Amino acid sequence: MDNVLEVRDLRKKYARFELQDVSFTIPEGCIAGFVGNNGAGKTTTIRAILNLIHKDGGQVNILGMDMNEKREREQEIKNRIGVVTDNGGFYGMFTLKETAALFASLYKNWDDSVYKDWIRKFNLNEKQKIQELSRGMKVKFSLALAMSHHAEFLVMDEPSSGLDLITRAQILESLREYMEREGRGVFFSTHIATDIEKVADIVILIDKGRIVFQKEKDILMEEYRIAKGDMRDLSREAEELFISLQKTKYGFTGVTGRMEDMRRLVPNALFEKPDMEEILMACMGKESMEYGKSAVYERCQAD
Ligand SMILES: Nc1ncnc2c1ncn2[C@@H]1O[C@H](COP(=O)(O)OP(=O)(O)OP(=O)(O)O)[C@@H](O)[C@H]1O
Repeated sequence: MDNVLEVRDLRKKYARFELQDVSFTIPEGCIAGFVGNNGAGKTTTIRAILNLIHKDGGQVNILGMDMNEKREREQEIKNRIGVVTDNGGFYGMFTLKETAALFASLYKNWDDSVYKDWIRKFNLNEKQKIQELSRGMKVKFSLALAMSHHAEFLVMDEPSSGLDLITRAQILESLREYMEREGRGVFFSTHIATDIEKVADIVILIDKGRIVFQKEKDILMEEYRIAKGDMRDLSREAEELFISLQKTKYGFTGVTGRMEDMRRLVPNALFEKPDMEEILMACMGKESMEYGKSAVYERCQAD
């Protein structure tokens, strides 16, 4: 299987922030969710991948195209990638119909019947002006455009944030439909764990400009458990097995990736399956926010 995206040792330095040797890959046929706290570096990574900002180092390959050769291959890259944002660089005064006509003239593989189909499914009115659209409508329109020129790879920076439940569900469903064709891939950043749980095949977690892990969602969901028990049963050795832990006078609750060791050290502990939010919260936990390369970071890396 080929990779739709390969990022190797990507670096970008700002005065107070640095992307440090960011590396990950997305195989074709996969939807990859890119998660991290505010300011973790998601947008910077996406912008660097798309050559919208200058990179200080590293290699980016999209659909086998070396992005360092962008100037020579700009048109080919543009035709094969769809980028979804909530502003899309559209002109506010243009109607949807006028904007689509402009896009149709720019893309070699523009397919008007696919476009019309998405406009109908998203319930958009082509006579409306861009400036009259809500944020959700803009994302849907941007997605409709991106999916109408047979792009093989979609890149989306927080497409679902700030949208209502129905609009989010529509967008996620449209991604599933888009992925029905072979050879495609999606890379989207989000804060919303349930979106990851619903559509992502791969989860990539970034913290303070460094990749903490890239994992298949199903493996990630199987890897961790919430362990609960009596404080009297919790030894220091057992505490080391948690990636997050809350202690009260009534007992302890924490997330661990070391179930067997935990069973051995705390035989009376009760185990539950965490949801994606609980796993990501534990991995992006308080320690990681406070201490840079923290114990949490190291434990996630080691897993
Ligand atoms: N042009 C810039 N100049 C200087 N610093 C920048 C610039 N753009 C982004 N940054 C800094 O880079 C860091 C990462 O920002 P980025 O937007 O990539 O984070 P993010 O993970 O997308 O956050 P959010 O979830 O809040 O959108 C932040 O500390 C931000 O202040």
